[in-house]
Amino acid sequence: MIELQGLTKRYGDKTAVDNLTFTVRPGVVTGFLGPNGAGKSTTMRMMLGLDNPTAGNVRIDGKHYAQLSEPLKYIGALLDAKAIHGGRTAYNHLLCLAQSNRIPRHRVDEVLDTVGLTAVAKKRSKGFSLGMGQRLGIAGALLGDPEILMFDEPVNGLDPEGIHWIRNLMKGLAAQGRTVFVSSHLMSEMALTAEHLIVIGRGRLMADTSMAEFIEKNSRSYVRIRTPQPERLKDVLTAAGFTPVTTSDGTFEIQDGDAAQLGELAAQHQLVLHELSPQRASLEEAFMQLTAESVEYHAGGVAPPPGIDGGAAGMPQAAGQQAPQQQWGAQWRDSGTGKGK
Ligand SMILES: Nc1ncnc2c1ncn2[C@@H]1O[C@H](COP(=O)(O)OP(=O)(O)OP(=O)(O)O)[C@@H](O)[C@H]1O
Repeated sequence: MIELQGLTKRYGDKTAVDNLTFTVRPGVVTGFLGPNGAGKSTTMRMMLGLDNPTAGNVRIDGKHYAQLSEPLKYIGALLDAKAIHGGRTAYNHLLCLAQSNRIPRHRVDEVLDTVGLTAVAKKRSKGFSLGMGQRLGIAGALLGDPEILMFDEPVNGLDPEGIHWIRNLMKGLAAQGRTVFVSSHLMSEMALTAEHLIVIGRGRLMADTSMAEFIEKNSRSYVRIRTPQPERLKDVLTAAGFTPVTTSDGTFEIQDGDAAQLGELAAQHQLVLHELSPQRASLEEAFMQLTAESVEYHAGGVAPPPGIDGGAAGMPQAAGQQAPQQQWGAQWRDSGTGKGK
C-alpha cells in the first residue's frame, strides 16, 4: 500500500504537487492520470524518495522510502527507462541492482526471461531500442519480487505485442494481491488495464475513484440514430418531447431517451432506421472533460469542426444548451467527489 498525506512540492513559486492525499491499494491496477505538467512524475519521484517533499509525506507499507533497508524488495519502479548505464550489459545492470539489495543471482535470469530479454542479456544496453530499454527497466522493477510496483509510462516505445504483454503483466501482478500504480497518456490502454484511477490537474487531486465510476460521472450517454428519413424522424422525436441534436454526418444524438423507447417510437411511425445505438463516452473523453480547465500546455491550431474527434470541441450542441464542457465539469464538481479548484 502507498499512502500520501498532504504531499506538496514547490520549485520556487511553482507548485508542482499541491497537497495530495490518497492511498494506492493492493489487488488492483491503479491508473495515474493528468495532463502534461500535472505533477505525475514529481509525485512518483517523491514516492521513491528521489525528491524531497516541501510538505506532507509518503508511506510505503507504513514506512518512508528511506527507512526501507532493501527497498527493491518492497517497491519496484520503472521511472525513466533511459536512466540506465548504457555501457553495461542487460545482465550486469540487473546483477548490480541485485547485489546491492541482497537479491540472489538466479533472479536476474528469471526476470530477463519474464521480460523476454534472455537472448540479448549479454549485449550492452546502449544498443537497445526504446522498447527493449522499457523491458529492461521493467525487469529491474520486478527483480526484488516486491509487493508494490510503480510504472511511469511503461508502454512507451512498446509495439502492440509488447503493450499487450505489459497489460497482462500488470493485471497479473495485481491479481496476485500486489499494489500496482501506473501512469500513462494512452487512455485506451489505461481503460483496458486499470480498475481504479487517481487523476490530478495542476498538482491537485481531481478524482480518486473506480474506472467505471469515473467514466459514468464524467461522460454523457446518448442514443445515436441514423435514418434515411431525417426530417420525419426529427418531427416525430420533437413532437414526442425529445431533443434530437443533428451531427455533421447527419445522424441524430438524443440524450433524453433510451434506445428501446426511441426504437418503438420510430416503429409506431413506420420510420426506417439504419442505426439505433446507445453510446457512452470513452475514458479519453471523460478525462478531457474533467481536466479541460487544468491543462497547462495547449497546442495551437484550429479546433476540429463539430462532430469530429469526439472531444469537447467536437461535441454537437442543441440550440440553447449549455456548452457540454461547462455542464460536465460542473456536474462532476457538484457531485462532491471533486476536491475542487
Ligand atoms: N526540477 C524542476 N524544477 C522546476 N520545475 C519543475 C521541476 N520538475 C518539474 N517541474 C515542474 O513541475 C510541474 C510538474 O512536472 P511533472 O514532470 O511532475 O509533470 P507530469 O505530470 O509528469 O508531466 P508529463 O505528463 O508531461 O510527464 C511542471 O510544470 C514542471 O515544469
